[in-house]
Amino acid sequence: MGGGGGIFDPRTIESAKHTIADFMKTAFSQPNISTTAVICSAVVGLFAYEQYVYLNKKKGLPGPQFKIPIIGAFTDSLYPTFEGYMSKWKSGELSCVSVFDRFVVIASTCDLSRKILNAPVYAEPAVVDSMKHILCADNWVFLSGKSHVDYRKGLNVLFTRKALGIYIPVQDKVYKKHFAEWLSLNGEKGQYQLRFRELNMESSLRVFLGDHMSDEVASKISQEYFNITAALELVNFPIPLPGTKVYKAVQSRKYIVNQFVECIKDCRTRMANGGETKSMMDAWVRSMLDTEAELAAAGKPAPRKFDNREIALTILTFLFASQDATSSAMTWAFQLTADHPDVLHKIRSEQMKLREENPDQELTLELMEKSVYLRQVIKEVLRIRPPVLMVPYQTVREWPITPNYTVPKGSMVIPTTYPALHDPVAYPNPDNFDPDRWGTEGTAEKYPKNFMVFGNGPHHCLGKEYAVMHLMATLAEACMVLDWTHYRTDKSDDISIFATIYPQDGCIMSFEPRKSPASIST
Ligand code: HEM
Repeated sequence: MGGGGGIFDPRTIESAKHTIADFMKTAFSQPNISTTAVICSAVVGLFAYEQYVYLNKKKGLPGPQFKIPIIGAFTDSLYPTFEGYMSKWKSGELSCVSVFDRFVVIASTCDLSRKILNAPVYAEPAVVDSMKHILCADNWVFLSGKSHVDYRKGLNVLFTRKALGIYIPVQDKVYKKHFAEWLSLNGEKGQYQLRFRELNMESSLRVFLGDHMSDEVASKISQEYFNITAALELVNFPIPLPGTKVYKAVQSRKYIVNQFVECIKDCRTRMANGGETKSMMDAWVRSMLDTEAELAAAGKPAPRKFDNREIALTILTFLFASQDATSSAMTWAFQLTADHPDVLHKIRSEQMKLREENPDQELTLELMEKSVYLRQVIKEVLRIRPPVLMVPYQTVREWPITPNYTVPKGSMVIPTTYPALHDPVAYPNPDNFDPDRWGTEGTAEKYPKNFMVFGNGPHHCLGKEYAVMHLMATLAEACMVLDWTHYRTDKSDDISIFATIYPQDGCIMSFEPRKSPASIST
């Protein structure tokens, strides 16, 4: 049936329209029709209607001509591949796909991606139902417009230069602990991707929450957090029924938030008693106490108070936003520096030179600020292997995004970072790892718009300075005490996707105490 009495061709809108018309005729104009015939016509009619809706939204965009009934490209989104993404980006500056009832438009150029990130009137970060279950619907991260801007302003105090200076000794302690663990393996080779993740998790927990939790709890949180990463897919089974990924993630979130609340209670007591500021949470509680005291002294009304659960949920969003991206970047940073010994040598030489007068110097923010070459290396790692490939937004109204295409209201619209970061105009030989393209000698700084690693616009990454400083500090400390070897396989350069991106072989490495000579000529 369909196509005006012909066979239904799901690739054309005309055929879909005729099939619907046929269905209406069959179902309503023949009084003695059998139940089976009605059911069959209804099913075909519904599929045809689904196609019609899809093709009507798709218009001329590149994308599948046929939407698999009901699920669309769900299986592709369950097992995404980097090659699949690449072919989508190459198919046009805008392309589309449909997953369940979500129509998705993907932008592949730098200009269109920036346009999406900077158009709060048309699009805001996409909130998939599973994220609301996991992070709680009342989480600040789901705010939009002015309330989002105001809330975010209040969090800036946690990422100031002064705050970063407080965090760095905490990080240093965690790095030393993990490096000692790696060395205890006596140079045995193995997959290090998960070890980098563990270092990251502990560093985040200690920076965010201080020493208020035991090592056992920190390690259990690290394990539980896997459930949250696993549920990060764009499309998930919407109801958190027992056994689903989202259900498991919600259980893990409950455990993590309860532990955070205990830490916050502890922190409040310590800060009220004049304790030293040693973590992000200390900095937050201290700034609230100071503001309260200032306003009281000025006879002004007390400021809005943040309760323990709210603070815990905010810290959870930091973990959520940072954990996978930073672990991905750290994995590539160790791999790429091992694969480019000349680069590692220059990093080490710079550190030796900066520490010339005090080789045993602890990490400080000032030291990181002077590590110009190391910063270039981290920028290049993030450029060549951007942890976040795509940032899902959704349209809040119809949006004529180009003269030829209008994105329907309620669609997911996804800016991409990878193509802009591999644009040969901004970054000649974009697949070459070349930290010298940055800095005064290179040309990459001339194209700041392309560097979309941390997004852009009102939702750009709140923790970007902290993230860069953390990645720099890890390498700075590592190169002073460790030598590392990467065992390349034919999968080392291939990308696998698990929320962010990783080498497909899990990054096989070994670590030994540093023997390499310390030259201070760069
Ligand atoms: C290499 C590491 C990181 C990368 C590549 C990264 C990347 C991103 C990207 C692409 C976005 C979306 C931006 C947009 O919509 O325009 C984002 C948002 C965000 N990031 Fe990061 N991020 C990293 C680390 C961190 C860290 C360490 C923190 C906190 C400690 C953090 C906190 C956030 C927050 C809170 C948001 C949401 C901001 C908002 O909605 O206003 N990120 N990040």
